[in-house]
Amino acid sequence: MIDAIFESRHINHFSVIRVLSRYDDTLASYFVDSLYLWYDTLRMNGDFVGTTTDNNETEKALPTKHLPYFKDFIQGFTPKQVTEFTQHMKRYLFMFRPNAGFEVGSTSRYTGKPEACLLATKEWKAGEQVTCCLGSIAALSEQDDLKLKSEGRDFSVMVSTRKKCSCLFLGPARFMNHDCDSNCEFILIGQNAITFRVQKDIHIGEEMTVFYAEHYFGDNNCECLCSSCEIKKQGHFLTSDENAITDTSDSDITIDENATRRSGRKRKDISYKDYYVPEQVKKSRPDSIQLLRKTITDNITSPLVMQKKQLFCDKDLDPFRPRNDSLDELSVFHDWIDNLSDISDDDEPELVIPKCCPQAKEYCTARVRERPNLCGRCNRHYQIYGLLWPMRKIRKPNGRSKKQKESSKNISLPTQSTLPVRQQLLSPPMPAPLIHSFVRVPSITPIYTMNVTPPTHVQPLIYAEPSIHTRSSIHPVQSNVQYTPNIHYTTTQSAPTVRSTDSSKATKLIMPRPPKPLQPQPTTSTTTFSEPLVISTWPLDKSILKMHTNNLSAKQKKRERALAFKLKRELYPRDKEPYKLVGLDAEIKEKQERLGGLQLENIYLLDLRNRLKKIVSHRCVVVDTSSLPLLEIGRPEQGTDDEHITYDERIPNILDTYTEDDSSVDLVDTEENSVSHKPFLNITKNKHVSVNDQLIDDGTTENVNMAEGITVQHANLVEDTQFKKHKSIEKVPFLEKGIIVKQEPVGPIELPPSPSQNYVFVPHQKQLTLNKPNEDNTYHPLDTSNNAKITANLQVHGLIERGVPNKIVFRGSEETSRFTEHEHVQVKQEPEEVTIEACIQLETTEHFPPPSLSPPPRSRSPSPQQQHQSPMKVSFILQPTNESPRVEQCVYINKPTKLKPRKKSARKGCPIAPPRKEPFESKQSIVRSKFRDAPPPRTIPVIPSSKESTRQCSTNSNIGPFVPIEPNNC
Ligand SMILES: C[S@@+](CC[C@H](N)C(=O)[O-])C[C@H]1O[C@@H](n2cnc3c(N)ncnc32)[C@H](O)[C@@H]1O
Repeated sequence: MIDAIFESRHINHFSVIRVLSRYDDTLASYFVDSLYLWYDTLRMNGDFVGTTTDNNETEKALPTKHLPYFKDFIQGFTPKQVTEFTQHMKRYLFMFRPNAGFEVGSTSRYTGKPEACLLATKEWKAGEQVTCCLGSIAALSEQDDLKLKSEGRDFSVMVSTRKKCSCLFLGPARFMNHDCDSNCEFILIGQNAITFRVQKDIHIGEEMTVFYAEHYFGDNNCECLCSSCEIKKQGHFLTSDENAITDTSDSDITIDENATRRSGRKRKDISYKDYYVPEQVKKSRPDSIQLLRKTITDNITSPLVMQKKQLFCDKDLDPFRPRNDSLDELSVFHDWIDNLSDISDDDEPELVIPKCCPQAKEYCTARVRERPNLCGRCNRHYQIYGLLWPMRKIRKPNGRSKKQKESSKNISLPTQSTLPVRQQLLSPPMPAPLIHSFVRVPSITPIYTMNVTPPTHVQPLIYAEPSIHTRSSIHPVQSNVQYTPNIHYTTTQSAPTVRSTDSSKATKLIMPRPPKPLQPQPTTSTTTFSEPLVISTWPLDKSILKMHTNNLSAKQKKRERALAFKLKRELYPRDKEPYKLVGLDAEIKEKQERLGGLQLENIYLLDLRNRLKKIVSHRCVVVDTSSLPLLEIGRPEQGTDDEHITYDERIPNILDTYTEDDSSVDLVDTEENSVSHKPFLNITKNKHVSVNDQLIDDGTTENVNMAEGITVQHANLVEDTQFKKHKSIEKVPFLEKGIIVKQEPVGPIELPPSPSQNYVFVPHQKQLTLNKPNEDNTYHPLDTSNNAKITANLQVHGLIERGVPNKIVFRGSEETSRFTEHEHVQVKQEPEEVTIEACIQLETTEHFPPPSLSPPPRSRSPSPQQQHQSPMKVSFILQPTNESPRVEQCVYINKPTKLKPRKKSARKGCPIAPPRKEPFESKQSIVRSKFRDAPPPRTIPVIPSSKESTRQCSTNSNIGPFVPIEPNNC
């Protein structure tokens, strides 16, 4: 390489160092500094002025292989030099690979000024190779060496024992800092290239460090400023007394096998006042390890928009500032952000930390309060990858089979306006991601505060996704979505589903065991899953669970259970626990009996918050799909052309052909270790989940790897006690990188007799949904004033089995315990279609919404404001009396814009008196509420149900197809 450079007639007047370092400076400037980095990385050349490109050009260039800047740069290079330069460029491009697992961050630890550091963006396990972090070593001539030293630019000079000379350490690997207790080690690739191997597990967000050499920073690294030295009071942090004792060695450089650098630094007898010692460190007590660690963390920031001061004070550093890229979407996004900011401004600014990532607090400012937002780092990450930090994900360019593509053509995909809030936020109008090939796969759970009306161009419709809104409204920890009266809420209308009942077509995915043979399934199937799932967004390791299940003593188990419980309580305080389903145990037991011993697998949903991380090892069930964003983990389709998940074509092909020239290691093969080769499944909010290890293509979203699409609609928290029943936790199939979903029936499964055409029996938690919820599935406004009766008319259309007696059981969803229930159900069957109409009366026994969110004083009605805040979810189950298929439909009952005060007398009377048509006695069972305090069932008038009657109803209704029922109607 070096020879080649010398050969060049264009550059032979340069020294090697000049050439190589210029390569490196150029590439670092282009691919690191220019990509929203808020500082410039150290330059080898003092006269380097940086690349002349702006972000916009970089954005275009990176994924398109057309790198105009570099075209100019390599003008006059010989082909060999071009190759060499390209080679080096690849090292930089590798940083942006989805599975790179690190990013360039910053730290002020060493000089007080921002310097580069490498931060993990994934969980690293000891032994793994950081194959996307590459560097090259170039031998330095003596002159170059001296020159660099004299210029003080020898920060990247090592002495190689192999080459027996000083070498320049180039490429992104040079950004890895030294730590005396490092978590990575150098490994050589061939003669001139290096990468790293992880020595200790590294968590997301942690700095990745390497041990340079014994005496790199002076004798015994006495000048080392690493965090380990700081904690252990070694190196630079050694007190003077200790120095006196230990400073006996005057040995020269010890040369490491891999690379060392002669220390050109001042020795420790020289004042270190120039070294930066963070304020907090100075103040900290010697034993304040925690504080030190915090300081350490605080001083390391991740790329682009890090520190608060920098974040927004400096206009140029504002991540949201419009750039000269004239991206309309970006300006829309800006406007939107600004609007949010305007709306949320008040006299007393309150800092609201976005919950986009665990470090959001560090990267946000008061400006981001009270609005959905990403912290600075996530914003930067999003701009580059189109994903929330730290996820990077690759898209299979042709990941969907022809059939899938065809089938999806016929399906109307959700439009922007129909996307849930979170997806709206993550979809345009955000700027197009820099690397377009990455699928949006945040495994973290961005949670937004919505208490403002988005501007019209951001689609003001907020769709009430069943799990999201209900839980959001209940559970402030998980989500603090708030509702405003002027936003219309409605239920999410699931996109039409492509039903795949042919088990051979459903891709068996994660489950290592073959699915138990099912009894014949109904010919059509649409399942909305509503049961606990085994989900994890945290990279779980099978061994962890194994360890916990197998190797723990009873005492340990007990302790861990207690801890798990404590952690759960922390997340879900008792009074706010939103997922506790009354009678769940009994329900499960009953269902298990009925289904021949159904085994529920309920594991974790973990987000990236550290405290949740702990739960991984404690088997605490925290399943909250309300905060589930789109999750995807890649897996190639076996035996297809797509076996390798490839990068978008726009990513330079050079990535795929990359090899270190004199290396025996073909880095392309490292892909095999990457997430892209892991099994993959997709979980998309509000999509459909298959059962029995079969994942059904629901055909509704492009993001889903269709054959393997899996969806979670909602999941329930299962009490800890469930774990006792959880005998085979070690059998839970794992994806190393992410998601686990398992529904595993055990034992024979009873299928319902003659399941109706439009229902599919879910042989599990047996909650079925009507295939096509009626669009008019609207709800009567409820009066949720304290202790008031809540009356609602519900209507749903569906096809049910003819001649099967049905009943409808209403229940208040998670709020069950808060209500007593009266039900009056009519089911009218017609040959093809049945319209089920019901009027329910729920009587609050407690405040609703829960006091935690909107505490209405018991003694008086809630203010109109309060009344508008939370839609209530009520689920009802259509249940044939033979106890077989049950249909659950969750509905959201929105608050009325005007609420009529309820008269006290209304509580006792029958709330139902459909104001139209002649009532008649239902032939169906009128089911008495299973809830306490329910009054005796009443026979209620039935509205003849037909399409016509429904239409009539609709016209009469001021909200939905039903006219509000007045108490005196009874
Ligand atoms: C190979 S570079 C590492 C990346 C560097 N931070 C940058 O921004 O380019 C080595 C330089 O980083 C700094 N450095 C890294 N680790 C250090 C440590 N433990 N103590 C003191 N300085 C360190 C020193 O300035 C050193 O010369």
